[in-house]
Amino acid sequence: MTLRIAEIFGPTIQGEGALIGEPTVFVRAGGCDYRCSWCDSLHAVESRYRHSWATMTSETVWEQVRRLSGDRPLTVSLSGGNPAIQDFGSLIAMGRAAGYRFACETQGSVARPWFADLDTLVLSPKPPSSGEEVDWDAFDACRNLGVGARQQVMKIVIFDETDYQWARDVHARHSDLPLYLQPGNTEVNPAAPVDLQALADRLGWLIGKALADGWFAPRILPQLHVLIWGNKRGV
Ligand SMILES: C[S@@+](CC[C@H](N)C(=O)[O-])C[C@H]1O[C@@H](n2cnc3c(N)ncnc32)[C@H](O)[C@@H]1O
Ligand SMILES: Nc1nc2[nH]cc(C(=O)O)c2c(=O)[nH]1
Ligand code: SF4
Ligand SMILES: [Mg+2]
Repeated sequence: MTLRIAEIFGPTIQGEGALIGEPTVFVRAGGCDYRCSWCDSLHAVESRYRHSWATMTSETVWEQVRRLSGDRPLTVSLSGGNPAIQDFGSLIAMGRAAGYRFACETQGSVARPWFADLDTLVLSPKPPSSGEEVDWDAFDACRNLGVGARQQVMKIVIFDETDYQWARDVHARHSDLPLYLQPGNTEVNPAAPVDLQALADRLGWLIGKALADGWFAPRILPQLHVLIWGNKRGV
């Protein structure tokens, strides 16, 4: 199976959501069916970056993961782009046979049988500020295949009041999925410094809102990697 890969890096720590702080190697797939207005990973999305993506076999990807992790099993994080537009089934099978765990981040627009072989499926439906519209039938199909995964969680990025209300509606319809919220990062240029105080202020705003509303269901987290390394790539 050949895969279009934008980058493979690590070990680092998972900076977002349910596995925050966990050591991991990232495999970032090239290509996405969405164009979120605020995407922080456009180098893995837009075709003008295609020349920097590598066509690799699953075996070669697996060799790199093993090399980066020193053959010590850890969690491999599949991200992108949308990893679900490709077939990661054989990479997952090879890794699991060696005791590695797999997590996948996807917007929930394309369902794949290999979701069932994951340890963690992170579904991240996109709020209005992204400019994308969620296909809820496709999202449900992802949920159904993800039932086989060890855990399935939802992560929503919040930029403004409209996104917040939207997240509350989505949670009301999917209240069985553990929910993680993270404030959006408005500065995604890897060369630009991030304003840590502005990030903290947006996190404080989001936490304050949920607490004031008595909405105690979500865990609300910063992007830990952004606090440490800013918008640097490959970390
Ligand atoms: C780059 S995406 C790749 C995986 C998949 N396409 C998705 O969106 O779930 C990984 C995660 O980063 C989040 N993300 C992207 N841009 C962001 C930004 N500017 N601020 C906060 N989170 C962002 C996405 O919502 C998603 O949860
Ligand atoms: N450390 C770290 N954590 C992350 N969590 C989600 C990421 C992503 O871009 O998918 C990401 C990333 O790029 N780096
Ligand atoms: S779905 Fe994910 S990778 Fe694709 S454009 Fe949106 S945030 Fe970026
Ligand atoms: Mg990211």
